[in-house]
Amino acid sequence: MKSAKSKQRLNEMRTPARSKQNLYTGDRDPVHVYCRLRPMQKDTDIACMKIISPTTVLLTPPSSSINYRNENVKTMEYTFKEVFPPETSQQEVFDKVALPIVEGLIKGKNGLLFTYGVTGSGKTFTMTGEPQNCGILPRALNIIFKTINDFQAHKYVFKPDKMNMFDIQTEAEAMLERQQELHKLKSNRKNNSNPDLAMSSTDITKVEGINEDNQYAVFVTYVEIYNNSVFDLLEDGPISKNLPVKLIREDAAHNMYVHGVTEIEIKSAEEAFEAFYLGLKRKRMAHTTLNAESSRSHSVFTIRLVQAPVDEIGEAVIQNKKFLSISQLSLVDLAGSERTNRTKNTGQRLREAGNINKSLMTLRTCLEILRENQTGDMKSMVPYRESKITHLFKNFFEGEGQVRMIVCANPRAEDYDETLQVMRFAEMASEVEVTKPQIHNVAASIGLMSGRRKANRLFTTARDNIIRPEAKDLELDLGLVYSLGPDFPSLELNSSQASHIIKELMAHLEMRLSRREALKRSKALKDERLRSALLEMEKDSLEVRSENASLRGQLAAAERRVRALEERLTATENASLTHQRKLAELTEYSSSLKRELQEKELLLNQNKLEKEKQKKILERKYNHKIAAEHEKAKEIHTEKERLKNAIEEKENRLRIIAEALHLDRGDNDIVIPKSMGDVAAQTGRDFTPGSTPRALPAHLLTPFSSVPQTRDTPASSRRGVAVANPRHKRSLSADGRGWVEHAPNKLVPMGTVMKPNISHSKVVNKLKSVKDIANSKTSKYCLISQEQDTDGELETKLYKGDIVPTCGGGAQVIFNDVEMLKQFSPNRDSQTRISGTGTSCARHSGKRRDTGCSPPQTPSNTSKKQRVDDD
Ligand SMILES: Nc1ncnc2c1ncn2[C@@H]1O[C@H](COP(=O)(O)OP(=O)(O)OP(=O)(O)O)[C@@H](O)[C@H]1O
Repeated sequence: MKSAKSKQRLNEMRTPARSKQNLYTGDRDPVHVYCRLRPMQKDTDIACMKIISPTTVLLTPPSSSINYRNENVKTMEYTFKEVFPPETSQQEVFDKVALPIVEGLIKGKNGLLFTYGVTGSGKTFTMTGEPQNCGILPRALNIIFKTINDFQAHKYVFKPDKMNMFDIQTEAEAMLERQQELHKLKSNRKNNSNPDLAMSSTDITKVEGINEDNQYAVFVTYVEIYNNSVFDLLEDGPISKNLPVKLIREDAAHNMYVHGVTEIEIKSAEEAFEAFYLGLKRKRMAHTTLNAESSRSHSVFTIRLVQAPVDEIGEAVIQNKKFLSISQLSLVDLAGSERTNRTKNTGQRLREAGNINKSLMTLRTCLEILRENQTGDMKSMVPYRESKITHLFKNFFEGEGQVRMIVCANPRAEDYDETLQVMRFAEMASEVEVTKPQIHNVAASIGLMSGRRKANRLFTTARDNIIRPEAKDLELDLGLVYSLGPDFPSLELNSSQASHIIKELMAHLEMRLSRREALKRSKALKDERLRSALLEMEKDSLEVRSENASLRGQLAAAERRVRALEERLTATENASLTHQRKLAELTEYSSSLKRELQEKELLLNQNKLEKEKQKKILERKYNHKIAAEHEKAKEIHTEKERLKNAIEEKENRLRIIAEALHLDRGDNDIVIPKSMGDVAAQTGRDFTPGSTPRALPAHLLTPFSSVPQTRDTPASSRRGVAVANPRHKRSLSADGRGWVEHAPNKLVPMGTVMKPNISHSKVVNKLKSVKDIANSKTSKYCLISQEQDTDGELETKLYKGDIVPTCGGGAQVIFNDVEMLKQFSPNRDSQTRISGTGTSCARHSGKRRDTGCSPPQTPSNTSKKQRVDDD
């Protein structure tokens, strides 16, 4: 209901402005509204505002504006308390607008100052300013501390009671808290100040009229109102997505306040800047966390000045809460007012804009109703509670206080529509009245004389001077006792002694007169001396004061330097920490790489050792084999020699027999064979030395030997060559145990001695799993393959190698020998044709290459075996 009513109010044309001449009653003050124009950003920008007098601006609608098209609004004049042109300095704005409310604050009056305007119109610039060109807030803090500096209470004498009031502590209690804080600070020191905003102390003036018989303390709070929720910007602790929302409550005196807000006691302008920058930092961090924009929130920086009278001797604050005076100055930087359809906001931004406009509208509605209530007889309820900002400042409008508003405006034509709304609001606000704050002199009401503190200070100084050792040499003038003499004689006149008494009285009076004169002279002299002493003291005091001021300046500069150095130190420490972290990471990375390298080197060395071991084993093996081969060759040679001798002997015998036969028959045509080979060839029989030549069984004949032969051909004279005589076994292809004989294809039976011959082997056709070769029983591997050579002959190859287990649980085979078995058709080549069947054997191994024949070898030389060992 209320919001509908508010909207209706806004849509209505505003109520006619009252005549300002007889508007304000004596106990009320209007809201002072100032207008500040910011400079144009670009030279090409067109202005829609013009200052026509120090208090009036002229607003001309540009043809592009909505108001121009829709309402046909004409050029309008708007009047303010004062209009500040773009070139106005920050100091000027402060002096005119803020200084009076700062003075009011020091005298115990509440003040509210807010900046209002379109986004980018200079609200923050006016309120906070920039480094080296600070705005109202830093200037106000500087001037407050400059003024109260000599009259500040010790820290923690005044203590917030969390219910918007303050407790008073004794000096001893306050000192205890200070010591505890000092202890805490030492271990947890933070620095949030921005020295750029600190002004030179010589630029700051004091506020006149401070009550010197009071002690003062300054407390600040900094809150932000975002999306109609209040957040504490000075709260300790980390920033998270769920920032605690603060509630607005009413205290015992019906003042509104933010419940549970962090209120910091500040002792200098620098400390106040630190608090302010801490708040700004948190605000920025919170906005980053919440993905919000800083200009979309209202920020409220509140300075509360607590003052209480000192006791009759001017020494300490009177311990009575009733005598406390609390004044408050709230500096509010409102969020920028804007129309959502111009900014094309969506989502969160639209919600923010909605909330901003709602709170600004509520402010406007409240002021309108307030104005109507103040003029008319009807009293409507003011909807302060509809927005946090109006709820918080309800007391300013309902209670006492000074309210100032600076309307910031960007004169460019593009902002016309929004600026028009701002101007209307400002004009309406300036017609609202606020009750003037009253100042109560508490001390006077309880009968305390003014100047107590000064007197106490003088007394303390004098006392200190007397106590000082130098005071021993001071000449104290104890001269005349300031008395006019003894008491009067008895004035009782009786007849007998009347004349005597009168005489005595006269003498007494004369004595008193002369004494009076002497005293007068002495007093005049002393007055003179005192005056000159006072003059001297004044001179000394002036010198001391100027020296003190220059020392203070030096101290402030030194403090600033220390702070800047501390900041640099913190930055350097942070950088060093980052570098240390990076170094640690790199060291760790490097050591992990080294570890990896060492592991690989170890593995490599192991492999190398393993290989060398294998190599040595193989070398030993081959050396043995070679030695055996040599031995065999020697044996063969001896056997050959023996056979040769035997043949020769037999030939001789045969020749003798032949000769004998020839002699017996007289046959001259008989041919005597030259050798036993020829004899064998003629008889077609095979024989072994020392044995009678005999025919091979039919199953041992090769396909070649089964070629039909006739007795007419020389070949036919042989009755098939015994190519696979079990007695003519070739040497083993391999011996020893642990062989895996892998024949992937079914072997073609050769029917000759040239078939692969491996004893004690496990024959597999297919390697199904690694266990076939990687097990404790097998250590040698032989792959057998058969294929046709280019001449169509069958060729059998045996690839031999050692099985070496791998660390992964598998096995690898290192091939180190190849044996090739090959046989030739006896018909193919006359060179290679050797009675019946020709076979050959070749072996390639990884070590040596040597050529030679190896047994078995028949006397008829029916087979030929060739062994080739390769390196
Ligand atoms: N009077 C001025 N003189 C010089 N520069 C100004 C003045 N007013 C504003 N500016 C500049 O205009 C820019 C915008 O100003 P500012 O941030 O104060 O706007 P704002 O109204 O606070 O905006 P928002 O609502 O977005 O917070 C700033 O860079 C500021 O320096």
